[in-house]
Amino acid sequence: MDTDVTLSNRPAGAQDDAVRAEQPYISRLYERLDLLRERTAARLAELYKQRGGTHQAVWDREAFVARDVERLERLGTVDRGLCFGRLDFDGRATSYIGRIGLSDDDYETMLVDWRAPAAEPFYRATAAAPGDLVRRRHIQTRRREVLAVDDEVFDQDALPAGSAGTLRGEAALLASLTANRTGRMSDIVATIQAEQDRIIRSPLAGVLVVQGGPGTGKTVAALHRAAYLLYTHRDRLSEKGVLVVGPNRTFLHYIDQVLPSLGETGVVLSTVGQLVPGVEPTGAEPDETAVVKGDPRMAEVIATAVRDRQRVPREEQVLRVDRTELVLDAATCRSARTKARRSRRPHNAARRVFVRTLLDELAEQHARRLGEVIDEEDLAELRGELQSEPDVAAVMDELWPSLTPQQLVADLFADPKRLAAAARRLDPAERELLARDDAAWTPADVPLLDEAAEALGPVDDPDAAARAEREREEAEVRYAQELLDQLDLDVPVDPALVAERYRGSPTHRSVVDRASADREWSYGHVIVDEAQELSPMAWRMVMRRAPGRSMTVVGDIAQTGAAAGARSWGQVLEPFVPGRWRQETLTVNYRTPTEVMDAAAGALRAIDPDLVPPESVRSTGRSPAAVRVEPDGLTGAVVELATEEADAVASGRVAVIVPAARLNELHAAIAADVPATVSRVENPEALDATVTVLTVGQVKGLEFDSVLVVEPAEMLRESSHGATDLYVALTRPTQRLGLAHTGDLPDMLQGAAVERR
Ligand SMILES: Nc1ncnc2c1ncn2[C@@H]1O[C@H](COP(=O)(O)OP(=O)(O)OP(=O)(O)O)[C@@H](O)[C@H]1O
Repeated sequence: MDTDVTLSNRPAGAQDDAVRAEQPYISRLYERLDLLRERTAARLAELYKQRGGTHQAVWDREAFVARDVERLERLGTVDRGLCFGRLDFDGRATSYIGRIGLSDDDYETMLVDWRAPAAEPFYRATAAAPGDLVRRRHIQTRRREVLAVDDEVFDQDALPAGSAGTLRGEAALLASLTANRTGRMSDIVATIQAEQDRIIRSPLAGVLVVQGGPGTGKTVAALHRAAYLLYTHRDRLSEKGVLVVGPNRTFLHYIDQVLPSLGETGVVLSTVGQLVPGVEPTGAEPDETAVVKGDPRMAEVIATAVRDRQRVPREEQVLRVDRTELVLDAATCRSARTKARRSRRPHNAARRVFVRTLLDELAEQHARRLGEVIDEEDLAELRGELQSEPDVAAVMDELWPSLTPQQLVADLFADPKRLAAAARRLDPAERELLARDDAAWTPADVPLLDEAAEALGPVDDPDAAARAEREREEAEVRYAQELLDQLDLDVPVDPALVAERYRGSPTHRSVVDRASADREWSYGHVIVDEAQELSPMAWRMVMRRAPGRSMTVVGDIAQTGAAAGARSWGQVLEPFVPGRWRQETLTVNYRTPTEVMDAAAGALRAIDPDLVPPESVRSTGRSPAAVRVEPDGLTGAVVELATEEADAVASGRVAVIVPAARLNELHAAIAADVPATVSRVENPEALDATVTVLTVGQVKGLEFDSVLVVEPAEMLRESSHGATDLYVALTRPTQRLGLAHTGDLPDMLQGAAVERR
């Protein structure tokens, strides 16, 4: 593939003419955008001032407010690169392609949304199949000025005299690929490639797997797919929302600007560990424990643990009530339990059946003892009284306790007897790994808590409704305030007034707010990134969020780092959608230059000799550099190299990827010397720093201008999937790769880098 494509091969003068010729139209588009913003803001300010009216009038007004708020948000995010393309068709028709669609006051289209069917030729037309397209033009702008145009001509004869040229569409792509990284992923609307476009516009229904090597644009294509689906199926998806699941918070921070820059905000971004509201997994544990927790047998363990909490007493229970004694025998309890289980409700809801059955029995017994004949009304009253008797309440809690998921799982892992009873299919060594006292929840616990939440259902709590109402009101006030902050209206609007308007009209609380607070939310579409890392139990949890099974599953089996992760897509998906998933493969590496991919080839072969690396779209002419140092000089050398790299990338970003055991020491040393280094990569601001020190587990999905890999041999030894770790680390740079090592380089890296000193 070409390595040095110029902006165009048209003479400089002709290029300037073309740039000048485009400017007036681009300026008109921005004028139109400004006008629409002004009009929408003014209408919104007017709507905010209005109050009262019939119920219908209020409702209609709220709908207009919601529509205009959304419109204003969208118009506010599309300034950068508003228009990036132009299509000239046979017969002289021309369309401009941009981030959003714009029309003039006569409804004439001025700009076609990149997701509209009319924009497809911009991404799909080829020289072999141009349709009636004669020229595709990429337009590069900075702020509101046209910087360059880059043409592909499909039919020289059809163009007006003097405007022909054999131009290619790679200039804009290469300009974007070689630009310094900023720590945040950018959108690629202007340069989506044909194989990515196929994925982005693939139909909504069913499960689509996107397999591809490092840097093939899986993440970025999946995010553009979310924007495309929201645009094309807005009716269906705007109320249900789209969920994007990523590997960690830093990664989510890295990608969180992409959808807003495409004008889409109805998307929830979450890690697997954040999918159960109210649980913050801050603990860590050995790989072997995570593997057991992720094993599909754990579903049965949780189900059994729940059933084991529904007990029948061995002996008669004697309860003191009102100076009399009531008796519950085992047979009565057993039949109440059978009845409750047959209700097929979750544990906490079925508890009501169990309790009611036993209270009926106790109430009748009590009435008999008193020698009274009582009617149904008295019986109901008596049941209520009995329920609050301490002895009765205690026995109910003993036999069928109300349980939260946290209580169930904590009790299970804290008690070897409980665990042995529930986890018969695990062997003793596996059970031992699960034993836990008061440690914090780990990411692998979250799918277990979710499984438990499904089996238990919500706890019956008389205060819950009031609490939920209070929380809802508070959230609405917060939402209204945020909204006003974002809208930045010229006209002053009282936030309290807006808050009051929102109160009681839950339809206007954003889907993102409602969905992220609700464990049982059913999303219209779910995207799972770095999907190879999910355990079978995590898949069960994610699948619950996508009951319609409309999903995009994105990943690379060769990069599986989690011990409980996937070995093949079939193994992952067949249990949920047997024979009903489709796969697309991406083959071109946009991130990593050829020289770096060559260096990573040995690591890929070590993972699996049959795996084929993606083809790099460019080369830099710069070989990776290795530096061998004495063991006691490693820290000093790493600091020196990190400083050099920070200078080399200027305003770009450097990653120093280190073995986990060296993270603290090396970070401290680099932080003392190189300003703006961040160690806790979990901290979302980590990527704002020039130099980031991280382990291979933290670097998944990210990219940097320059990457320094420290002690690769140690990385290999540190984990059972060391070759994969090394492959991931080596494939992060967009420009420069360096290695710092003390002993010999591992065999798989021999000859991969030029030894510097
Ligand atoms: N069509 C494109 N135009 C411009 N840049 C692109 C294009 N496709 C991919 N890129 C860029 O290539 C880089 C890699 O993309 P991305 O992170 O989506 O790859 P990936 O396949 O998810 O990689 P990995 O598996 O290593 O995480 C990003 O900087 C992305 O913006």
